[in-house]
Amino acid sequence: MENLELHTAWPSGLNPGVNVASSVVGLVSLLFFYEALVAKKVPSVTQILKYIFKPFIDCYGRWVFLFWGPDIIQDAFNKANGKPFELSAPDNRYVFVSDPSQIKELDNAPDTVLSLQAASKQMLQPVYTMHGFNWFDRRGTEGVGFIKALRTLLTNNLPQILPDLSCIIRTRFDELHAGHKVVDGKVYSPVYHMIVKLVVLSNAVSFFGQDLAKDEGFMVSALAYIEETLLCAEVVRLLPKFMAPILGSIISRSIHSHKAIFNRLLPIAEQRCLERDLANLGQKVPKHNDCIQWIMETSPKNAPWTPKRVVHELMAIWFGSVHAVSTTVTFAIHDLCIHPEYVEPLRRECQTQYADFERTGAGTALPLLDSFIKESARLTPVESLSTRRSALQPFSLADGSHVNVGDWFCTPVRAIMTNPVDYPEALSFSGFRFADPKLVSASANFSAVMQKKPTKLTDADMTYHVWGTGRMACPGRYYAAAVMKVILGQILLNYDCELVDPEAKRWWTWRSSMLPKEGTMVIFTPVAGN
Ligand code: HEM
Repeated sequence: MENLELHTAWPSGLNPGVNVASSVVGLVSLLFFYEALVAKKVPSVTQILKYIFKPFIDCYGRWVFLFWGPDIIQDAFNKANGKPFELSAPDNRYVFVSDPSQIKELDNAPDTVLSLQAASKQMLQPVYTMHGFNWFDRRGTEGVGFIKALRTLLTNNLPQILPDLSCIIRTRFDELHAGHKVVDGKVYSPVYHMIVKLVVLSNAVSFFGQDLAKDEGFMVSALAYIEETLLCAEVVRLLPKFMAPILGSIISRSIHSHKAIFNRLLPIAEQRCLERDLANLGQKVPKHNDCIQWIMETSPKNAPWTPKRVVHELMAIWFGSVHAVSTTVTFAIHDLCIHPEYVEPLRRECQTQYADFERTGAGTALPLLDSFIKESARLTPVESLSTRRSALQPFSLADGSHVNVGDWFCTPVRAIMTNPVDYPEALSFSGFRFADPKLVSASANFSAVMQKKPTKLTDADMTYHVWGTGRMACPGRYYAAAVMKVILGQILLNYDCELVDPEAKRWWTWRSSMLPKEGTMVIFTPVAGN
C-alpha cells in the first residue's frame, strides 16, 4: 500500500515490476522518494539522476584522477577555502590538509598511526620492484640511521665530491651532446633523457664511488631501474588486490634491472659487513667514504643490518634520488629557455662564485641560482601531493577530518605554492623572488617580484612543501640542491639554451605527478670562447 502511494509520484507508464532493470531503478527511487517524503521536498530530475548515477560518477572521478590529478587537486583546493578536502584515486582515498596547524597535527601523530613508509610502500610496491624488499609499515622499526647517512654524512662529504663531479658532468654532457642528431645545423637534445643520464651518473659517483660509476652494465641497469620501478609499481597498484601477488610476481620476474643492481651491490655490501665484523674484533680494515658504508654504519648497533638489508635500503634511496632530481633539473632548464633574461646574471654568478661553491658545497652558495631552481620547482613541482601519511590505524584531526586504515593524509603542495596569500603574483615566474633583494637589485637589470623575506632552496616550511614537511622532510635535499647546482652551473658556464618548440606542451601528468615530456628538444649552443 505504501509502495502504491509512492508510485503515484512516478511518470505514468513506468512499472517497477516489468523487468529486472526497472526493478532496480524502482528500488533506488523508492529509497530516494522515501528520503524526499521525510524531508517534505519533491526531488528535481537532476537530483534523481545524480542519485541513480552516483556510484558511476564516483568511479569515473577516481579514474580521471589518474589523468588530471594536479588540476583536480587545484580545483578542490580552490573550493575548500583552506579547509581539508577529500579526493579519491582507484586505489586510494586522500584527505588533503593545508592549514599549518593541521599539518603539525599530522607531524605529531605517532608513527604507529600515520606512516610515510606505508605510503611509499604503496607507491613503489618494493616487494615486486626492489628485489623482494618488504619494508616495515612503521617508520623506525629497523632504525632511521639513513637520515644521518644522507642528511649529515653525505652532505658533509660534498666538498670532497663536488670538484670531481663538476668535471665528470661537464665531460659527459659534452659527450651526450655530441651524439645528438643535427637538424638544419643545430643539435637537438632530448633534454629529459639527457638529464636523467647525468643524474644517474652524479648519484653513482656520489653514493658508490667512481669505480662502480665506470661499470657500464651497472649504469645501464641503474638507469632502467627508475622507469621499470615507476611502471611496474603503477600496474600492480591498479590491479584488483587479489590479483596483485600473482601478476606482481610475474612482472617482477620479467624485469631485470632490480636484480642486476641487487646482484652487483650485494658482494660489495658483504665485504663491508665482513670488514665491520673484523673491525669489531679489533682488526685493521680499509676506510670507505660512500653511501654503502654510511648506510651500514648507521644501522642499529644492537641489530646491525645484513648485507641484503643494506642493499635494499640503497635501492630505495636510489629510486628517490634519481627521479625527483632529474625532473626538477629538467624543468629548470625549460625555464632557463623560456626566461632568457636570467641567463646573464646567473652566468655571471657562476663565473665568479662556482669555484667557492665547489670548495664548500655550502647551501648558501650561488644564491641567485638557488632561488631560480626554487622558483622553477614552485611552479612545476614533480609532485602536486606531499607529506603523504598512510593510516595504519583510524585517525581524526581535531576538526573531525577522518582517515580509515589505508587512507592517506597529505598536502596539496602545488596549490599551496601558488596561493596568492603567500606568493605575490603567484602564477608569474620570478626567478629571483627568494633571493636577498639587495643582491637582486645589484645583479639583475629587470624588476623582480619578491617574497617578504629571502629563503633558501633547502628550507622546508609551511608555504614550500617540495621537500615535504616537519620531522620527515627530505634528508637528501642538501645533496639534491648541490647536484642540481652542478648540472645547471655547468650548463650556464658552457652553453646557451633554447627550446626547439617553445609553444609545445612540456609535461604530462599521471596521478599527482608532473613529468617532463620525453620529446621536448633543447638546442644547447656552446658559449663563444669556451
Ligand atoms: C629534487 C629532489 C627531491 C625531492 C623533490 C624530494 C622530495 C621528498 C619528499 C616530498 C619527501 C617526503 C617528505 C614528507 O613526506 O614529509 C622525501 C623523503 C625522502 N627523501 Fe627526498 N627528495 C628529493 C631528493 C632526494 C635525494 C637526492 C635523496 C637521497 C640522497 C632523497 C632521500 C629521501 C629519503 C630517504 C626520504 C624519506 C625520509 C624519511 O622517511 O624520513 N631525496 N623527499
